[in-house]
Amino acid sequence: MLRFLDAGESHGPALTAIVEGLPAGFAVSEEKIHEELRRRQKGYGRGGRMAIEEDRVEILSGLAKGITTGAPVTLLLRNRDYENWKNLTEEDTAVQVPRPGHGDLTGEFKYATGNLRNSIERSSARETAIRTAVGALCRQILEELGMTVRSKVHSLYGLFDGEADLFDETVYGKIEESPMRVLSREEEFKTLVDSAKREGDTLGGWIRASLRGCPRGVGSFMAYDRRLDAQLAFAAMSIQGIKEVAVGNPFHRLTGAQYHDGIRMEEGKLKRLSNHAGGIEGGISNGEDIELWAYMKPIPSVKIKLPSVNLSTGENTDSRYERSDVTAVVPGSIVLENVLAFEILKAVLLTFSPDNKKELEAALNYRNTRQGDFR
Ligand SMILES: Cc1cc2nc3c(=O)[nH]c(=O)nc-3n(C[C@H](O)[C@H](O)[C@H](O)COP(=O)(O)O)c2cc1C
Ligand SMILES: C=C(O[C@@H]1CC(C(=O)O)=C[C@@H](OP(=O)(O)O)[C@H]1O)C(=O)O
Repeated sequence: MLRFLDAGESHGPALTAIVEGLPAGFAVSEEKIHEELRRRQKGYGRGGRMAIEEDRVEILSGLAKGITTGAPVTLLLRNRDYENWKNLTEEDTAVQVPRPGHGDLTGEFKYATGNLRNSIERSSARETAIRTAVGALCRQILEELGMTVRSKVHSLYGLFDGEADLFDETVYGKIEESPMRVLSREEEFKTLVDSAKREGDTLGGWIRASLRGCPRGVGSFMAYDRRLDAQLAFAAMSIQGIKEVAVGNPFHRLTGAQYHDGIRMEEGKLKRLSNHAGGIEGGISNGEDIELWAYMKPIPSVKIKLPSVNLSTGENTDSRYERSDVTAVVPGSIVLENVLAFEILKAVLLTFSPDNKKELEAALNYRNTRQGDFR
């Protein structure tokens, strides 16, 4: 089974991951991982940290001349900001007043270290840098098999819901190359972020990710935990700040007769007439694009003072501000793409159990040519 474990603190020396269960025989490159890491660092509304970092990984194991061998792959991503933190004392960085909405207070309930900094270090979405690197590795394998992942920010602060799409060319590439219809609403996006920043406030929004080319029959209804939609929902919800997840469009107002995607045989091939199901029925992929939506809540570090408590004195006080993004929906969408890439590859490998590229290609060819077992 494809799996990984990652480690590392936000301001520690490095983030690391060990990815185990990749099939042998796939060419993967550090440069393609760097492309995803660069995309994740961009986006209007990012704070000061991204000006410090220039995320890059080193692959320390699992490849022979750039080809996977089936051995565990180790990724190392260094934090540049560590240089600014390594000589700080515990007093310099100590935090006693929790931010509502972040993991400060809940982490202290659980780990009781007496310093909220320890919660902050590991709950931070800095971790999404290494998760993106893991996904970017998987994404290269998916692309080799004809599967592509894309995403876009659909709305910010509840605006543009269901009516228009936002598109940041610097992040998503050229509009003509995008497989999805897009409208450039970049100016409105920037105006909203600027005004939130001026007010000392933050914003959330909806993100949409799509996977094209998923083979039919990935996932299963035979057991609840093998359902593909359930696995994708778990993965999306595990991203810091994601609070709602949907498969298929969450803004539907359709009846059953309008919603369910008609089935037709055309030139000997099964076709679907629409894709409201978002590519998954009965926990199994149906060959249509997989559509995953996720809502990211507003960033918890707001400059506007919120009610909080000084945990060392027990006194009611105002929340303290910590350097932060105003919104992270753009990087969040890149994280979602790469998290989706990992999760889909995991489900594909679980379905076909290949140990190498040839076995996987043969299984996919067989699955993609079947039109049901009736003919
Ligand atoms: C890419 C990305 C960047 C984020 N940047 C910040 C930030 O700068 N400041 C902050 O307070 N939260 C930020 N968050 C959100 C918090 O990490 C998240 O709200 C927090 O860990 C609590 O987890 P929860 O919201 O899932 O409950 C970011 C999330 C992502 C995905
Ligand atoms: C470091 C990243 O995001 C961070 C996520 C984050 C948080 O609290 O989640 C807080 C900020 O970190 P810092 O306190 O160092 O400014 C963000 O910059 C990143 O995306 O690489």
